[in-house]
Amino acid sequence: MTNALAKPTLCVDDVACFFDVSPSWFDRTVMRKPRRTLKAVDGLSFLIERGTTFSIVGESGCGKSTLARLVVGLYQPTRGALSFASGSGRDGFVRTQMIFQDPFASLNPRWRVGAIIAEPIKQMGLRRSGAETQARVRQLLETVGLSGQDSNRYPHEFSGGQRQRISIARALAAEPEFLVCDEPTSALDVSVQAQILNLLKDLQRELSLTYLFISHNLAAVRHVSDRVAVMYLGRIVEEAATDEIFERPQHPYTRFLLDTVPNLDRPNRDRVPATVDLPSPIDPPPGCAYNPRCPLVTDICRAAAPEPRPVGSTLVRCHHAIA
Ligand SMILES: Nc1ncnc2c1ncn2[C@@H]1O[C@H](COP(=O)(O)OP(=O)(O)OP(=O)(O)O)[C@@H](O)[C@H]1O
Repeated sequence: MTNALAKPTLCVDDVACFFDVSPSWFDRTVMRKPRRTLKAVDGLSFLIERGTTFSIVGESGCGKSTLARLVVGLYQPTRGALSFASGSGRDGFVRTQMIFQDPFASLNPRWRVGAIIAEPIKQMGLRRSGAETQARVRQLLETVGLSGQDSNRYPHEFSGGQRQRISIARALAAEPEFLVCDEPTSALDVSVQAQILNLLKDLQRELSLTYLFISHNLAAVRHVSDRVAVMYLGRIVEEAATDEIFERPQHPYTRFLLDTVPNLDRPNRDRVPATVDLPSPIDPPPGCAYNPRCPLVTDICRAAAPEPRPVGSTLVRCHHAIA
């Protein structure tokens, strides 16, 4: 990796995103119910280096999609800052695009594929004429493994995997440097998932793309990532290089997640059962938010929230992590 590639693309500094989930005016004033705040994301800090894949894993409701929306600017942070290094485009900004989980819901069913992919090109004025735009659409379809002829067809004429390829072509049409992939394979058949992951990896190499990859599929995360952050109830509890996370997990929650992955080598091993569901982000447990589920819990875990600290090259939020 050259020095230019090692320059961080995205710096996330103590970012929080809270939602006001207070009861209605009537309930507050007449029934005297209090206002309530939901802390979807609370104090996230990390760097994503140019040309790499940074993955976020965690259970449903831990704040992954909220983070994705913060990165692409759909949500504004309640606290903290997200800053991109200057991009290579004419305007100096890093262009960011998002690939969604459900490729059917995210493609307009009334538009032909060619029109869907041409839309960002036209909006951003990236080609001068209609003929140039059409040529670019055909090129993008071929880049994602489809045929230029497919531009005349409608989304419903394609399989799930092909529709996700169309979504990727549409994202690439905006000539992004940074892609947020929010569960890009979880709506697809297992056999197709690997093809889409390999396509994303090939595109990253060819186009020097940087990815924020969000998934609860740990096998997919291991396949594509350079670094992984494990989120629990709006916070990163562990962050490390991919091999460290999978070979030497430090946080009990990371170990729990890894233990839930079926292992064909050890089919009959004892699994750690999940005895408690994810607590509510409106009313998180005091101290370490993982303490009601943690097998290592002691008094300090119920009393004080652990700060992130280094254990080797891993950053971990656990009172019991040993440096
Ligand atoms: N616009 C919103 N208003 C209120 N609460 C929200 C909003 N968006 C998300 N939340 C809440 O924030 C928390 C985190 O949600 P988020 O969708 O980011 O989690 P997630 O990890 O992506 O889950 P999933 O994998 O199910 O999408 C959840 O409790 C969710 O109900």
